[in-house]
Amino acid sequence: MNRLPTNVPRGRFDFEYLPETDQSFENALAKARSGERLTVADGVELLTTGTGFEGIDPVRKEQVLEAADRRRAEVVGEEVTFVVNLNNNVTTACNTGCLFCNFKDPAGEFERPAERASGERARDAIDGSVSGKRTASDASREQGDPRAERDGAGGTDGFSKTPEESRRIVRDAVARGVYEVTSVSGLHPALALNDEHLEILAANGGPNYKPASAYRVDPGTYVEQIEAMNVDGVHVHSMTPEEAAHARRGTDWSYESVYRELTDAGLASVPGTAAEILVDEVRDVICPQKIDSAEWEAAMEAAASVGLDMTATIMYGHVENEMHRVLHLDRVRDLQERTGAITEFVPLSFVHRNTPLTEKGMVTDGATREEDELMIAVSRLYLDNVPNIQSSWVKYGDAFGLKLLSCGANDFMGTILSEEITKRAGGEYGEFRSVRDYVEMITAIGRVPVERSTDYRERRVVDPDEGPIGPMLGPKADGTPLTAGRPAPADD
Ligand SMILES: C[S@@+](CC[C@H](N)C(=O)[O-])C[C@H]1O[C@@H](n2cnc3c(N)ncnc32)[C@H](O)[C@@H]1O
Ligand SMILES: Nc1c(NC[C@H](O)[C@H](O)[C@H](O)CO)[nH]c(=O)[nH]c1=O
Ligand SMILES: N[C@@H](Cc1ccc(O)cc1)C(=O)O
Ligand code: SF4
Repeated sequence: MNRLPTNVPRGRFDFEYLPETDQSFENALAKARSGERLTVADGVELLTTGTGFEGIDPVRKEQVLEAADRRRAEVVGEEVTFVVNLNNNVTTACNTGCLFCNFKDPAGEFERPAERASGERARDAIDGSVSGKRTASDASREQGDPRAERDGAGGTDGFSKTPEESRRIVRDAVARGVYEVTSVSGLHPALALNDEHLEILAANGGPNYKPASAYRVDPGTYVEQIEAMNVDGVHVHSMTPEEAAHARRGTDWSYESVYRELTDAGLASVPGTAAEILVDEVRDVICPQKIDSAEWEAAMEAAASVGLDMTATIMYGHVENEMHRVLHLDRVRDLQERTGAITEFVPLSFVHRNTPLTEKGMVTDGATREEDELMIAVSRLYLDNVPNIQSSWVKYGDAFGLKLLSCGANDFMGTILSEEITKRAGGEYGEFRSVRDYVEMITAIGRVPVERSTDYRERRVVDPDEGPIGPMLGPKADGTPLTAGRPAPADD
């Protein structure tokens, strides 16, 4: 049978790790079917459908997907979960320069021009001027946000928010029934853990520090942002390992102490993004300025040690090969053995279109559909200690996202209300799904729609025949349907 091509850029990067094993596909599949713990070699055989030839064998692929779907049914049954959440990114200002990322804007574009220095109002938050990006007016008009009309400077849709602005956005969302806020942000040079950290950075001149007075908008401190978002009983899911590293830069503070202080401010769980590929030879190519894989793990272990739940992710489909993907799964499985704190694993398929990796000609495409299916399936089979595998409609769209729920995934992400990371990279699947959308999609594939809390401990099976369908688990969720659109600013 014809083999299906992959988009793995073979031979273009000088990597030590290559997808070569002394295992056979048949043995690996037999182990996967029996539930025996898989080795890295097993995982590579399954992900490649056999390393003895190029491309993906369509029959073997179906065998792997079937084994993963069966495992999913054994582990979590027929329920498909989703969370009613909101993304509130604080700022797009970031100088870290990851080559896969188009979420960021150079922090210099947020600086206060000398002539505008006095009398500026904090709400002039939306700024920046990178060519090729949509304007603030475009973005905000689409979201029904009247601030756009005031900006009009022809800048991009980049932004920074004050803690007050974050609070207002979260408070409005909670009033609509939302009960999780996910907040991941650029590493703004003025952001620091707390006032003491600001003083240390100011006294020592860095690193990656510039005082808030240099910027049009003061994002406050991480503690202030978390406190601001911790309103009305919402679950605050924030502070990736990379953000935690930024929150201790230039100090000898431990990750434990940073996460403890953030927990006291209201942090409830940690997004395990910034993982990308947890193999340093890949990180050296795609995000050379990020913390290395050992430090990422250390930060995650610290978060777990202070009692925080966390998710884990992989961002795949760029320069890496199948060996790197499985080595990543192996590190996540080991981390879960040590912590038990990982609630879900989230494969994030690289969105290539508007990214530096594509612009520099280092990649020409993201993963193929077959690679996506196998990534989900092998995640389910390899991560025998992580109960939930997420299918991201942001990355895969509705139709393919649903298909992945029959390849090993059991969670269908969240309502999110607004999305910036994928949209800016060229993704096209929108920013919002209502509870009704979820129920219609999940019942259409014969599965059971279940509203969950972030930690999966609270669950509610949603009856598709009940009247209006809306969130019920949140502190202010009363079943009123959740509709699209960002809330209007409160009083200006
Ligand atoms: C944009 S960062 C924001 C938080 C923080 N700056 C950090 O790096 O942890 C969050 C994550 O988005 C994901 N991401 C960024 N650009 C992406 C792209 N083009 N396609 C898929 N995922 C992407 C990466 O996994 C990254 O770690
Ligand atoms: N997969 C994506 C997510 N997933 C995170 C969830 O929305 C939720 O926060 C988590 O499951 C914890 O409850 N979020 C995005 O913004 N984009 C994705 O692609
Ligand atoms: N930052 C990720 C999404 C994400 C957020 C939180 C998580 O716990 C997991 C994944 C993206 O959109 O690319
Ligand atoms: S992935 Fe995060 S750290 Fe890297 S450039 Fe983007 S926002 Fe900055």
